[in-house]
Amino acid sequence: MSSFRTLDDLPAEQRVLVRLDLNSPVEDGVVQDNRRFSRHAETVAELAESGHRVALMAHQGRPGRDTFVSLEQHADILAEHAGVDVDFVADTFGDDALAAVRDLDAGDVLLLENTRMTDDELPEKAPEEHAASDFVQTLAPEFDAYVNDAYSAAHRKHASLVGFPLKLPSYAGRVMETEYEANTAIAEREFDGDVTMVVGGTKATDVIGVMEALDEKVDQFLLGGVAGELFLRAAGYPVGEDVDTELFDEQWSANEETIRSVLEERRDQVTLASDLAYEDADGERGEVAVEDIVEKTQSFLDVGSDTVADYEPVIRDSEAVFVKGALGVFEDERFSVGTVGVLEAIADTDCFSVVGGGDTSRAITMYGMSEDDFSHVSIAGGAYIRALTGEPLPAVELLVQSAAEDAA
Ligand SMILES: Nc1ncnc2c1ncn2[C@@H]1O[C@H](COP(=O)(O)OP(=O)(O)O)[C@@H](O)[C@H]1O
Ligand SMILES: O=C(OP(=O)(O)O)[C@H](O)COP(=O)(O)O
Repeated sequence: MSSFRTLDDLPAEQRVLVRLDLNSPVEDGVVQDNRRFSRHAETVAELAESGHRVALMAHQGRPGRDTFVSLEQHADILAEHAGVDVDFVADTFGDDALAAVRDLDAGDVLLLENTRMTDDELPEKAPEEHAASDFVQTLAPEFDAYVNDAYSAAHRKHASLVGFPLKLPSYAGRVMETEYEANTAIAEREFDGDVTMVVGGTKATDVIGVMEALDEKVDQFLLGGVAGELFLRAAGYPVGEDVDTELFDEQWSANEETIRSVLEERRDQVTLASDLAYEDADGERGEVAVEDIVEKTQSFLDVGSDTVADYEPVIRDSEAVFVKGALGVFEDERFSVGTVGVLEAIADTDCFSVVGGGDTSRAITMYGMSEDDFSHVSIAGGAYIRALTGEPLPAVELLVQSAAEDAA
């Protein structure tokens, strides 16, 4: 794929319209600080310190949900991380927004209201249709350039993501740039040694999609989580069923055939857990070898210690390791052994490593590891999965198109 322009290519003293992804958990109306703020803060600080006039767009939640709130709190959290003032205007592209944009001086930063508060934003439409919307037609003429830093929303065809690149010279922000490079590495880079992929979590469909898309690129898949249990079931063990119907039955019936065929065709490429962990009668962690499971009578909440010991040398001998999904319910310390064991093994090596998925990457900070011990920790969920499976990200494609058209 040809590439997009970055902030290194942005001319001086621009009026820049920037799209971030500050979509965050909201508890009782309070926006929770998280890595999306600290990551985007770097792009914002760089733009402000370079003397640009900066207007930021972002979304929060979806209409009708509790998380659909104003971005007023986001401005304060972002300002704290970026070390620059971030003004807020409770308007997306009306008179108040335009007045605030026109009032920007060099180095000023303004956050516009939640983009999803305009009806023009959300419909999934062709970029050309979005570019013709009142939202894009009104805001675009106020700016010299558009910067998209919202990698984690790049799978959405919304106006703020795909409409503006048709109207303004467009650039990738620092988050967009690093996320894109790391998350497409598995599909686009050639590694000299073995490539390992750790797959787990609760979404079997995602896991299978990744395994099918990457079977040529990955030497070894190490399985865990709910998805791993379903693979064990396909291998003939009495797990991955019954106890928690919501997690298992539906996913099994939807994916049984694919799981069986992946396992049949790629048995040498797939390592399954050799033991599993559960909560015993005293509320303690118990472990059982999968060979000794005669009938599933309780939920398995983690892979066992022998499995971690099996996975460690594979990771140690890898040139690159990618992680998608947790190996257990790591939020409960008793069942964090698999996820933390694997992450620590990766952190101890010099291999190229990418950890993705909102939940799994949380385990890094939760258990005192440093993000610096990994090549990249993604802040994306859906976009990370799409990057791994080679599905195009519309907002990225528009950045590439903008660069190509301006070069022509
Ligand atoms: N055996 C299991 N049973 C229930 N939940 C599990 C199990 N293993 C992992 N999980 C859960 O999977 C979640 C992460 O899964 P998923 O959403 O697929 O990954 P991510 O958010 O990293 O993309 C974790 O929050 C963890 O609690
Ligand atoms: O948080 C996001 O995606 P993710 O949950 O896949 O990481 C993005 O902000 C996209 O939000 P959306 O899924 O409401 O379109």
